[in-house]
Amino acid sequence: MAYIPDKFERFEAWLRENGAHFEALELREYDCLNSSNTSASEVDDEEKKESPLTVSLEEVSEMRGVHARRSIPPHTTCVSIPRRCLITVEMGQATPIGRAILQADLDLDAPKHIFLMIYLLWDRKTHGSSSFFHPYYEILPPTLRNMPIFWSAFELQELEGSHLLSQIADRGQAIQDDYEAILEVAPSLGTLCTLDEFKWARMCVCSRNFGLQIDGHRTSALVPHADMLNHYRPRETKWTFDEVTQCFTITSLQSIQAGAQVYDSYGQKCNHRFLLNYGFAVEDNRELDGFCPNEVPLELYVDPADILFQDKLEFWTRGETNQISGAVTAGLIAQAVGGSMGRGVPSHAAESYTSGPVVKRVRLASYPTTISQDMADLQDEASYPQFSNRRHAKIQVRGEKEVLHHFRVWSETALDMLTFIEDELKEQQQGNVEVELLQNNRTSVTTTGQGVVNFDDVIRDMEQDDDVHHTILRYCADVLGSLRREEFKHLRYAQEHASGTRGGARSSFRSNNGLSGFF
Ligand SMILES: C[S@@+](CC[C@H](N)C(=O)[O-])C[C@H]1O[C@@H](n2cnc3c(N)ncnc32)[C@H](O)[C@@H]1O
Repeated sequence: MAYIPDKFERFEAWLRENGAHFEALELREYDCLNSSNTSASEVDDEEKKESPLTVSLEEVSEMRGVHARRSIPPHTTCVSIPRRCLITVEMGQATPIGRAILQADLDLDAPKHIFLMIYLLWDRKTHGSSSFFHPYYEILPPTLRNMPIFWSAFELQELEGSHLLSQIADRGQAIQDDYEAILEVAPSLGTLCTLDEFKWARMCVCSRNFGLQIDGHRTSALVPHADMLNHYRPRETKWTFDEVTQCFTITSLQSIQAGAQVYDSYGQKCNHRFLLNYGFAVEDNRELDGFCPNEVPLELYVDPADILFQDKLEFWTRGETNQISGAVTAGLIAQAVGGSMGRGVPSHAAESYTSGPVVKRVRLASYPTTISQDMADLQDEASYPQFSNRRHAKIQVRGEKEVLHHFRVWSETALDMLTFIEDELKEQQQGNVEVELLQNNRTSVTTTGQGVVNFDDVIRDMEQDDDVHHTILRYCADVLGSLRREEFKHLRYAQEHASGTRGGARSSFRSNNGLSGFF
């Protein structure tokens, strides 16, 4: 166990003197200095000067956590922090700057966070070491160098191609806008903190505050000690503010072994939110049921010259959730991801999809590395050390590519099926096949021409193929299979009423354009 400096002993003593309980727990400091985030040679003098608080980057580990001193049974309250040790939004609102903000009714990016920040900055500056909260301020991470808004250009490079880069820039700008807006109505903010210190306070609050109900009123608070628990899912503890005892409590949901780290769940989130708000990305961000909450935004464009422009626009803008939306989404995504997955990703399908008349251009990231390169990089802990910014960036971009790959497989499967159905329909129109609709959604195909295979057989063959994603295959087969049946019904109806009613046969795919016309 690493040596725990005095400031932790002072912090714990202060909590105990004020009625807090956490006897079964101990704080630990992990051996991962900030220097592992950026090697000394990568930090130029300018950046050192700009460090939010003047602490040498090599001096401190900001990665601490909470461990069980002894085994903790389920349903044990292992942390109890009295109300007087909490910093709440209302305390920030009662400061001179807080009152000025309220009076001016400023429209701020993160209003609740701002009041917590204001209290922290104001109290620390005004009362210094005589502040009641001084022992707490002493243990707050001094630099927060893991937060992407503080990353060096070298570290940001690792995110090349990711949408997160613009979100990081937007976040930095939003904080600056808030700082300048408050300065206008409360110029004394300028004597409390610099913009960098304001940014530090914003990220400190953002990564440590709890949303609570106190006296029936929703608020946010900084809760000393409770904010030392790191994130892990599925959750092993739960927290609440107990109105009866007027204490913030953390309770175990299962037994926790002696020595084990005690975690809190920060929720089910996409890695970009973990990274932006907490400065880390989860290596395997997957729920117990296999669901992965990672997301990638896609920007889609429908060409106004497209013959189906109006239909498509309506489709995409009314948020339709009917059965085909998944398959159509997949088709568009196929075009979106085509050629955007980085070197080495097979792109055989991309060309034909992108050459279609519908979606001309999709603005998507272009990554400099492939997903397999990312995976190999993550094996190399010397270059990508645990808890380093470089590693977290790598985890983020690898996750984005996993999402894109998933949709690529989905869209390729859907488009393969659509092409097959379109060929089948053509053969039926030309009289080369006779498709009969049977019970249980099955079909019988009688061939008079050459080389026509039944859709059902194609699906069966694909099911045997280990390279096919089976959930995606089933989804596409069900959705497109039922559309195929509909299409054959309409075609048969049209053929039976060929004299005079031909033009009246409705086709859900607008067969003048072909099945894939929608794509
Ligand atoms: C509420 S604090 C937890 C205590 C913090 N480790 C400390 O030393 O002050 C949240 C911060 O802890 C770190 N953290 C929490 N969970 C983590 C995880 N699973 N992996 C990496 N860092 C984590 C991140 O820096 C995050 O912003």
